Amino acid sequence: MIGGVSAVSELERPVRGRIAVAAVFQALAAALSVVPMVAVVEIGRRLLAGRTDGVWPIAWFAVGLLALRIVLYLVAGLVGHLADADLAIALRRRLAGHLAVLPLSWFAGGVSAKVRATVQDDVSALHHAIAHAKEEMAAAVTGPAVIALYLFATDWRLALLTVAVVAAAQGVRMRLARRAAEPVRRISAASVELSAASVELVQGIAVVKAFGGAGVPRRFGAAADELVRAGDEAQRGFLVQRSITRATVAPATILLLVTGCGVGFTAAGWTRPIDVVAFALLGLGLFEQLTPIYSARDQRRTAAAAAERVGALLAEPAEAVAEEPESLPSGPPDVQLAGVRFGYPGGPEVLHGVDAVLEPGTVTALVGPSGAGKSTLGLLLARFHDVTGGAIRLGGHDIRRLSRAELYRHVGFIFQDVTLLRTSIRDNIALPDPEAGDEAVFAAAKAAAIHDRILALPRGYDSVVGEDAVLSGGEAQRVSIARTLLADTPILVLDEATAFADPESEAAVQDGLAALTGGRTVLVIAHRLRTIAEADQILVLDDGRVAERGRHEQLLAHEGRYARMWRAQHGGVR
Ligand SMILES: Nc1ncnc2c1ncn2[C@@H]1O[C@H](COP(=O)(O)OP(=O)(O)OP(=O)(O)O)[C@@H](O)[C@H]1O
Repeated sequence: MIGGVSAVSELERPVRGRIAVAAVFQALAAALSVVPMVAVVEIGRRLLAGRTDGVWPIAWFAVGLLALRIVLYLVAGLVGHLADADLAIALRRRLAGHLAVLPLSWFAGGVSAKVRATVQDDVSALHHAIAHAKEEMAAAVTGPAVIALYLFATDWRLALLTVAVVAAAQGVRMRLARRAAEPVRRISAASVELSAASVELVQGIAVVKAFGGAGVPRRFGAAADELVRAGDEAQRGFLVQRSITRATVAPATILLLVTGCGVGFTAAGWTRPIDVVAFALLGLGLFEQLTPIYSARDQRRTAAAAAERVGALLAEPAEAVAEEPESLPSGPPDVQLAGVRFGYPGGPEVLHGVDAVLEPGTVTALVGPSGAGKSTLGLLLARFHDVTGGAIRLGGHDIRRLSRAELYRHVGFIFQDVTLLRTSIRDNIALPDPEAGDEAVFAAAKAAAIHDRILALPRGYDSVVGEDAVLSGGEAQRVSIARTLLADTPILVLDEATAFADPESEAAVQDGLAALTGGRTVLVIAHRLRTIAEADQILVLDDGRVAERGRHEQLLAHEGRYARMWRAQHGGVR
């Protein structure tokens, strides 16, 4: 993982040159910020001496330099902003590109809040800190340096005193700011937690409302409380700090000290009165221009934390891709499950060595008690996870040695969670083949028994899911069947629980499924045994192992688990 400061420097590399240019322009502009005050002092010096020569040239020279300063600021701002925008775009593209190559299993862990916070908030924090902090720092160093040089050239004794007073004031400011770091960190952590809790709350709002009564879910409530507490404590701290700062290091205090001492120096004959004016004006400027230095530390800290999170996301291992992906020969391949073992990350092993062969064109049914590992096996064949032992082979080729495109040309699936994208129904069906014409899309929809329903939508096939296409569970089901039909894969993984999620449209869904399964190699995860009585082979999975296998009649005759399950569902009927 890229960590902290080095992460910032590695992420800013693409725009480093332009940011340096912007910082140089900003520094030059800051150096010129002393011009008005110096001009006032120099004009005053002449007028007090009873001279008027050179007053106008100084005034015009100052105006010219001020105009130059505006140009320098504009150039610095423009270069900085363009670099800044490019950096944010490049970072978000890089993150999006990386998310696209992460294994599917990574997305299963409730990462949406984390991804949102990183892609949105952290990138913003980072680009601000990278693009603007450098410019501000350049100005905060150059401006005071030029002022200090001028003051030393004017009167070294008073300059020494002024610099000492300003340095002491800056020291107090920095020390107080350091104490504010912890409350700020707590607020930031509490906001991240609240953001994650809000996403969880919104996603589960129906369940929360139905079962949670009027109460706020515990995680959300705790996060909101912590944010309020951290904010409250921070505010109290800030209040104390602000009062101390205002009383001790306020511009007025500095002004009083410098002019007071200046008057003393003048009385002692060390300093000319007009120089005291220069110190009063520029001493304040010196203090004000140092402000970014003390705010920069907070920004650096925020940026380092954001860079660490961005770096951590970019360092998530990409899915292993076969160096030389293999291709399957033409013709429907068989499916071989060879000693398949699997455990979810951080959990116990769920499948303990499953062996089976799915011959081309046959239907294999997976049955067994809840939690036996049926859906998990289906997910492995679709490569949503990789086996932790053994292998799954298509036509003799390990599926890990195929590209995803090659795998999904051969394996289609319909799982329990139907996912339709927020786009038109047409695009949802044509997802496997965006080039598919209307005829192919309509034919798939007709075979899935959903064509007429789609035509009845406000904009037919152009209706957008979640906007003007509001579909029932069974209808969404049939759209996903149409999509899988269009993909026309020789192998199909089908979770039957989905297929019967909507009793009203069960017959229609069944018609769709019949169209889908004909002539294909099917692995069907079955809950209703009646629907798989005709299957070519039935695997009875129990606690991650194949406990029985055979055809319906054979298994009934065996009088084992399957026979018991059958009797439980259908009594004595064969
Ligand atoms: N995403 C996951 N992370 C961790 N463990 C999981 C995950 N999904 C399933 N499991 C565990 O794996 C085991 C097998 O679950 P699986 O869903 O494959 O069973 P199943 O036979 O399909 O059950 P059902 O018939 O109830 O759908 C269970 O113990 C379950 O708790």
